[in-house]
Amino acid sequence: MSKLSLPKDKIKIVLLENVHDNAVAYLRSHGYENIESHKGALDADDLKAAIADAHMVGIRSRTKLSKDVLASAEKLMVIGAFCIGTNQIDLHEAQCRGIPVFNAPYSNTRSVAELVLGQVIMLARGIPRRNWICHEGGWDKSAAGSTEVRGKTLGIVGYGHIGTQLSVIAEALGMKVRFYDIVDKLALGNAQSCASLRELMEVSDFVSLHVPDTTQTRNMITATEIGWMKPGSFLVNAARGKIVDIDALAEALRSGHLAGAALDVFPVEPASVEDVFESPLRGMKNVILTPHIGGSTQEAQANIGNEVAEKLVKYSDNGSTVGAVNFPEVMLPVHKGGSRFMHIHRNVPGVISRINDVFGRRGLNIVGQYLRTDEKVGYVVVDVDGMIEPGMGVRRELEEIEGTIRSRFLQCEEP
Ligand SMILES: NC(=O)C1=CN([C@@H]2O[C@H](COP(=O)(O)OP(=O)(O)OC[C@H]3O[C@@H](n4cnc5c(N)ncnc54)[C@H](O)[C@@H]3O)[C@@H](O)[C@H]2O)C=CC1
Ligand SMILES: O=C(O)CCC(=O)C(=O)O
Repeated sequence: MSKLSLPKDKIKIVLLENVHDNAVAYLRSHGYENIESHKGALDADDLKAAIADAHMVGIRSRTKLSKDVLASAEKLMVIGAFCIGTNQIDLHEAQCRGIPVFNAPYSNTRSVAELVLGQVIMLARGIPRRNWICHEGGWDKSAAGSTEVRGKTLGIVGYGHIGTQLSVIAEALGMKVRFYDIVDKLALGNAQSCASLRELMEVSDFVSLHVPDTTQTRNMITATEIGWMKPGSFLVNAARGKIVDIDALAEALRSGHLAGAALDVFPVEPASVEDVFESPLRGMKNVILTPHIGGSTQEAQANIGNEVAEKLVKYSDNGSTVGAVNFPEVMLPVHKGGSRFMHIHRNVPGVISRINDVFGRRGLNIVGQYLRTDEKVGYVVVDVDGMIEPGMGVRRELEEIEGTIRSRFLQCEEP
């Protein structure tokens, strides 16, 4: 039996954007019953109201956890991003507030790779336009502009979890794969790296983007980079909308320099199903538009639900920050008995010795101490013998140490 400094029935969890039921089931099976689920994302004011007293928040890509929103959630102790991208969260602000953010780095990657490959084939066969014509009662049976993908070159920008899977399945279809990454990557199969983005854009029949949204990748593909692409080639973006200058892309499609494009992500995406989707690409018959569904498969969502819920529970029950994207990672042994204190502080000199003093003065025996720091924040977990009663004031004294951001404690009777 373990006890948290805040009992589980007092821990409020808010899940947004239709997080999969597996997450709810996992949290419930670990004693977390106070769960509020919302189908969609909320605008800033409604979001602030919904998470004002929440201890855990689970979101996907549409919920913006800005500095301002985080400031309104004073009790928030951990965030779960039930997706890969975490650009919708002010990670720095979360860290400064002592809030680790966990995501699911693998669970939807296959789904994205499959969608992209499907889009590549659809573009090669001119399906967006032909589909449109059939819906309007027409019948364009010509082979004009249609090709196989076999033997064509697929250029992958960002050779990470998604890019590499796309590489393998594209080669299985007989495509030639070239990739460009800022980090040296092992080329899978017969794929070959390009020395520069320009080289990749120049040699590819299809360019597919799989980089994260960073200051380096914002507007990575502008009129200049599109200009390097072969006339009649195609662009696919299932990464993040701000990576591509959408007006430049629209112009290249209008002028015929590009033969088509498939977009799953956009610089501005509707926050909810009620909002109208606006884009200069709407109405273009050589463009596939999908509503950010690269990772939206039953398999991916079910796996993500389990994966992120497990990380939230491990952090809450045990203190583990393994897999946190904005926080020093502390790997902890299972807590077998006694008391465990978790202390998050600004990374300034002297904090650890003051923490040890608090235990030393009381004659409490430290049986394990786990510390990780980064430039800004330190996270130390201290295991001590025996059951420390809240009345002893250990936690209060720990919180009085200068630089403290927050602390928690956990008691565990011998199993
Ligand atoms: N459409 C959708 O529903 C989904 C979209 N995504 C997006 O796809 C992105 C990629 O996902 P993963 O492959 O899992 O990420 P990853 O982190 O495994 O791979 C990203 C790769 O991009 C490279 N990279 C970073 N900056 C670069 C730059 N400036 N130039 C060239 N390469 C660069 C990295 O070195 C890394 O190899 C995610 O960050 C997310 O934004 C992810 C899942 C679903
Ligand atoms: O499924 C989602 O909400 C977002 C998918 C995505 O873009 C991601 O995992 O980064």
